[in-house]
Amino acid sequence: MEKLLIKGGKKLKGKIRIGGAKNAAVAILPAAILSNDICCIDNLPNINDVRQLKNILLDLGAEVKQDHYSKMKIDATTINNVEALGERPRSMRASYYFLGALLGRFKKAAVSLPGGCNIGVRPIDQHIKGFEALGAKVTIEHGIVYAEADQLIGAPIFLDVVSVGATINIMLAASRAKGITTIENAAKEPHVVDVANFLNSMGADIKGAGTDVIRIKGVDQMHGSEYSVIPDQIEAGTYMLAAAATKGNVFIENVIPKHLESITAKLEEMGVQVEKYDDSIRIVGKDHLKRVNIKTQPYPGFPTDLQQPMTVLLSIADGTSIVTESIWENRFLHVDELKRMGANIKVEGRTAIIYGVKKLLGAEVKATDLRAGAAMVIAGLIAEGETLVGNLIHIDRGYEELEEKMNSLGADIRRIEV
Ligand SMILES: CC(=O)N[C@H]1[C@@H](OP(=O)(O)OP(=O)(O)OC[C@H]2O[C@@H](n3ccc(=O)[nH]c3=O)[C@H](O)[C@@H]2O)O[C@H](CO)[C@@H](O)[C@@H]1O
Ligand SMILES: C=C(OP(=O)(O)O)C(=O)O
Repeated sequence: MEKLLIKGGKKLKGKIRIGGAKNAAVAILPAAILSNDICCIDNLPNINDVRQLKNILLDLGAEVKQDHYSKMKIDATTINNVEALGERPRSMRASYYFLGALLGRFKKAAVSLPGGCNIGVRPIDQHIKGFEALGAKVTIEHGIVYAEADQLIGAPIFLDVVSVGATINIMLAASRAKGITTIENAAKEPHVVDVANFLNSMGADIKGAGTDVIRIKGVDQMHGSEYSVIPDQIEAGTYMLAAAATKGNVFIENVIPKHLESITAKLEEMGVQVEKYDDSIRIVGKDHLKRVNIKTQPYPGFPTDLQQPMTVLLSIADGTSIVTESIWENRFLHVDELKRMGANIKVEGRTAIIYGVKKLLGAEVKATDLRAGAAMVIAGLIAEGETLVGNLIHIDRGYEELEEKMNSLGADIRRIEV
């Protein structure tokens, strides 16, 4: 079993380049099958979720070429299967996008219920409600979601909750429906906009992505496209937090500062220096971190995917901070791990009360999920002594070359076999 061995106490310094956004890439790859043509996708992150999606595309019969991890050419003309079943779709969340994409193109899909991080109940009722509103019959049997329609007809859809996955999945299917679909109470995350831009580059007619009402005029055909995925907002935020936690000085390239406003604002409130440029950002850490309160919210609010790494900073901040997790009901599993390292945190339901301590001490901990993994790595970087992080399967699903990138900034992290 592989683990990360981290020798703490090094300040991160230097320059780092952010990769393509996981949560955009994992929707754009399935979206490529909406056309009976060839798509070339660039700026893909080097992560296991992308590798799994490539395998699913191959299982469906697509021809896929990938000379470098960041570029994939997908020939969707050869697809001859509408079923994505078994361990691959179950190993990740985003496999559910094959439902919307296959339904849009072939009006039929069968996809195993997805997996993904264990951060709370992760229903797909809003996805199903959307497909049904477009005229599909959806059933779930033996862990497989079946969706089928004679034809898809555009419809108004009001989401009961702001859901990234449902918004994107409905956009995928509705792109190839007859007539107009409106999604109200839509998610506004940068990856929702990126997927809409990709679909439009393939000939879809989508307006309003990035606002809470998206209007999709269905088209009969979509064509191939060349597209570059946006930089990863969450990876960028993770390095911002790591730089601030280690009191380092890190220049982060290939970011969209607008996407980082909520995290920038919180870091500034904590006394960290953040310099913003056109497509880069510099973090200059300070000796003392001030306490702040955090409430996770849909974009443009503070992203839930950065709540866990942020908890680590607050665990060594001056005073008491309160973190409220309003998206997922079980995203504090990392707290018990942080406590092993000396953090003083009390969780009450969806709230964590964090009493800042002077220092963390290295310990053996595990990544309970993807962003908890990043949190443990940051904790290891600032802890006194050695930290051993296990359960790397989660980190590898969504962080591109985490230890290599951290080490290029002066961290001391080794992947070891235990
Ligand atoms: C692959 C991907 O992009 N994953 C992200 C996506 O997950 P995902 O798309 O799964 O998250 P959603 O935005 O759908 O979920 C938000 C909330 O809506 C609820 N809900 C969702 C769908 C549904 O049909 N019914 C329902 O009740 C969920 O339980 C949750 O409380 O957005 C989350 C919120 O920003 C992020 O944490 C994940 O990193
Ligand atoms: C929760 C996440 O991922 P997923 O939805 O793929 O489980 C995440 O990216 O933080």
